[in-house]
Amino acid sequence: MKRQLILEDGTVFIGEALGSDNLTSGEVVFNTGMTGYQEILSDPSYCGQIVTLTYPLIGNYGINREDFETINPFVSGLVVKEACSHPSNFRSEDTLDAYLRGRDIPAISGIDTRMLTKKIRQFGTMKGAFASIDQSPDDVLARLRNEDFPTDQVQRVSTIKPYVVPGRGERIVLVDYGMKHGILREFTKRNCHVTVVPYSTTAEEILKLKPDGVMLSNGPGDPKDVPEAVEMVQGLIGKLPLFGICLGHQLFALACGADTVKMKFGHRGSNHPVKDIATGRVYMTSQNHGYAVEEASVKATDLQISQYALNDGSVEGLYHPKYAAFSVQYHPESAPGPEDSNGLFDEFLSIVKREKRRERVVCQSVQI
Ligand SMILES: NC(=O)CC[C@H](N)C(=O)O
Repeated sequence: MKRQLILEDGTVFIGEALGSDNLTSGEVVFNTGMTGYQEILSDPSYCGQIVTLTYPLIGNYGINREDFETINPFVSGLVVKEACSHPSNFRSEDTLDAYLRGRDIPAISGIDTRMLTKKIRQFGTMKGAFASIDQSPDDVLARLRNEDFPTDQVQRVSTIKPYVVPGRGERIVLVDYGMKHGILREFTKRNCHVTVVPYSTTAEEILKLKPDGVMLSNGPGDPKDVPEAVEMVQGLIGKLPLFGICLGHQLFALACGADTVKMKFGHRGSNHPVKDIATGRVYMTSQNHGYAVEEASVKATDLQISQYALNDGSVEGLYHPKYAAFSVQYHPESAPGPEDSNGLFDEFLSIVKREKRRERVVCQSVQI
C-alpha cells in the first residue's frame, strides 16, 4: 500500500506504508548512524519527531529484547529507504514492521531519503505529516502549517513517580527528563544506588534524599520549555556534584546564565567528533540534539567550555570552575554508538567520592 510524507514546504514523497496506520505529524529530522535503529526508535528525546535514517537498509538485524532505551517509545514516525522484512541475527525476535505496528508508530519506506536529508540540511528541520495516498496534499499542508510544535514533551516522557534501583555504592539522584536507560545502566553497572525522580522534582526534595551526586538526563524538546528544571538546577549548584547529559547539559547552561539556541538541523548520528580542549583528545560520540548552548553567552557566565564539535564548532562540553558540576552535549552512554567517552561516568563518580571525603573532613573539623 502506498503512503505519502508531506513536508511543510510542500514537498510530497510517495512511498510504501510501513508500521502503524495511525498517521501522525512531527518535526522531520535525520540520523546518520549506520546501525542502532532500535535504540533510536526507543530514545525518548525523539518525542514528537519523525526520524529519517540516512543508512539505506534498516531492519536487517531485527528487533531484540535487550537494545531498547525505554519500553514505551515516543517517536512520532520513521522514514527509511529500504525496510528489511526478513531480519537475520541470533538475537532478533521481531521484524521492524511488526515492532512499529505493535507500538503504533507510522513509517514510510521506498522514498529518496538522500533528497529529503539534503533538503533538511539546506532549509533546516521542518514539520511533516504522513498521509494516506488518497488524501489531498493541500488539505494536509493547510492543517500542518497551522500546527504548533508541542511544548510539553518532557512532561509526557518523564516518570510520574520516583523509583529506586538499589545498589551498595554512591547514592545518585537521576532526574528523568526522558532518560535513556543507557544512563541508568551506566550507574547500576558501577554499583550505584540510583533514585530516579520526575522532571518537576524541586531542589529541596532532592536535597532531602541526601544523594552524593545528581545526574541530569537527556530529554526531548526545547530546554526553555522546562523553567522549573532550570530553577531546580540553580538550587543544587554548589551543594551537590552535578553531571548533565544533552538536555541536562542545556539546563545546566541555562541555570548558570548562558543561553541555548535552536540549530538549523541539529546533530543526530553515531560518529560526531568532539575535541577536548584540555587534553587535545578527539572523541567519536553519539549525538541527538536540535538545540545547542550559544558560545557567546557562556563568556558572560562563570562557566568554562571544555569541548567543541569538530564538524561545526558548536559547544559540546561545559564545567563550573568553582563547583563540582560539568556537562556534555553528546551521549557518553552511547546506545547506540561509540563508547569513547564512557569514562565520563567514572570521572563523575570520582568527583562524587572526592566531594564526600571533603564534606566528611569539614564535618569532623566542625565537631572539633
Ligand atoms: N538528546 C537530548 O537530550 C536532546 C536535547 C534537546 N531536546 C535537543 O534536541 O537539543
